[in-house]
Amino acid sequence: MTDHLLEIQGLSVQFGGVTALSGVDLLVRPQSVHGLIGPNGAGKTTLLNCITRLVRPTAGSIRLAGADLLAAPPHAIAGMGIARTFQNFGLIGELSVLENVMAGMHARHPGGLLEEMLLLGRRNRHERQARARALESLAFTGLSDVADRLVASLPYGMRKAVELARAIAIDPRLLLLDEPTAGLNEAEMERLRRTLRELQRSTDVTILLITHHVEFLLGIADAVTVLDLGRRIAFGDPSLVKTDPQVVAAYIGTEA
Ligand SMILES: Nc1ncnc2c1ncn2[C@@H]1O[C@H](COP(=O)(O)OP(=O)(O)OP(=O)(O)O)[C@@H](O)[C@H]1O
Repeated sequence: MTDHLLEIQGLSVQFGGVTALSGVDLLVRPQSVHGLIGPNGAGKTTLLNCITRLVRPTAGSIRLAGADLLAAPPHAIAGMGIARTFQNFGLIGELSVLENVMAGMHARHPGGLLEEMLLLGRRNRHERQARARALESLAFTGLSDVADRLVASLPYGMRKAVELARAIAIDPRLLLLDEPTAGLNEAEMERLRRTLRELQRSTDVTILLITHHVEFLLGIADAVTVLDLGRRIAFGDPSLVKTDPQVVAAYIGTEA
């Protein structure tokens, strides 16, 4: 048995001549908030992309609760309980907030297209369940009032909240957040902090979070892993962001 929900070992990614990740290890304890930090180009998003199978590593292993993620097909990732938000949004602007959240849930409700067409009753039941769950997720993130608004018509901070609502609607066991604090004002950041705390309190979710915002990180993370130029340069207590000279040198000045 392992003490870690997520175990990454020796992860390497090469894009042509660019080494995005080089032998990176990352260990995330269950039900913790783990910060993944480092300057621009350090390889943070690439690491999330490996977990969600958007990028195929050239070497290394990724295990979720002991299961080999790299052996699973990319479309199975959501079904394994992994959800994510994107740095630059993965939303569909022409759909409503509710539709966006429901669209993110289909992967968690398996059933082939043909089967769904033949079994309309079952599909309707799935739709009803998905809708109820999506509405719950919108209520949780304070978005009930804008459920029918088009995503494209919402201000930036609210679109970030929709991304989060869509990710948590699948009841993830591992939630990957790529710069959820970028571009948020203080009030929005405080709201995000409270939402994530409440999510932790009410579920057994584990969160892996990229952020450039030092104070937010210190206020929420249980542990951090620091990347620089594709290598892990430190890991441990979040306070090392302020105390480890190598981390300070790499990290300070990158705050968004
Ligand atoms: N699809 C790709 N093709 C080629 N190079 C890529 C690709 N994705 C990332 N890279 C390169 O890999 C390196 C790591 O990028 P990555 O986006 O993972 O860094 P990051 O730490 O998330 O940075 P940021 O804080 O700016 O988002 C960079 O040099 C980047 O240019």
